[in-house]
Amino acid sequence: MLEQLKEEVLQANLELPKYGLVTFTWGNVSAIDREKGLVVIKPSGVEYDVMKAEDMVVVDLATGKVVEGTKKPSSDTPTHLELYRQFSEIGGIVHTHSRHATTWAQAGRDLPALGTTHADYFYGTIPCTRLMTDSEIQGEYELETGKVIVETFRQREINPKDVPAVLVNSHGPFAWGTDAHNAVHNAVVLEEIAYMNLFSYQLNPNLSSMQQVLLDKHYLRKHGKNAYYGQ
Ligand SMILES: O=C(CO)[C@@H](O)[C@H](O)COP(=O)(O)O
Repeated sequence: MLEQLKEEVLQANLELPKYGLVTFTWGNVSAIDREKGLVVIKPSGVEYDVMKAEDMVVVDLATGKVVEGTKKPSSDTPTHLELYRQFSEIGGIVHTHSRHATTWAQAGRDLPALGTTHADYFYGTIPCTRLMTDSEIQGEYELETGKVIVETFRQREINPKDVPAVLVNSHGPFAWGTDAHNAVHNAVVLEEIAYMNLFSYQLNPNLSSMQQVLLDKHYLRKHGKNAYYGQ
């Protein structure tokens, strides 16, 4: 079942070490078949260099139960599932501890749009969530992590289609996209932006966000309804 999607998810997971987004077995990528209501996700704790398509785990979107696979699904599976349930247009999700995006997440800082690299992929600030409460952490932590991400986008009226990433406070980045590969693409750009922003602020501590008209030009020419460039 879902053999092609398992292969896509495997290849997307293998892009994480390829692009330097993960150390050891950190990070995880998933994708969804919305018609079947099933999510394919990386197995927990498996080394990337021995990972195979048949290791991928198939999970029911509604119940979270494993419907196929011999290995334990990623420990972050409940977070992925909550995002698929609430962000109905996303097809793939990636979580990493990529070092510069995680630096911003640990600092509890939003990642503002400072230049056109950002604007080509994210239509404005990439938000950092609030700190989770003790009860959220001690409860169903991974599910609550998904809920605090959704709460952040709903309260700040950010469209997850236009800003396909978030920094989870004290934890790290999640990114998403139309499919698993697109989600990893966005995660790579997020890490690049986080890296460059650190130095931009060092060179100019008083830096403010980029001009709105430049943000509009770069984002909308790729993603707007009259877009004439693709990703
Ligand atoms: O967020 C974390 C750890 O804080 C994850 O990135 C884990 O490191 C990956 O766990 P598995 O996907 O292998 O269960």
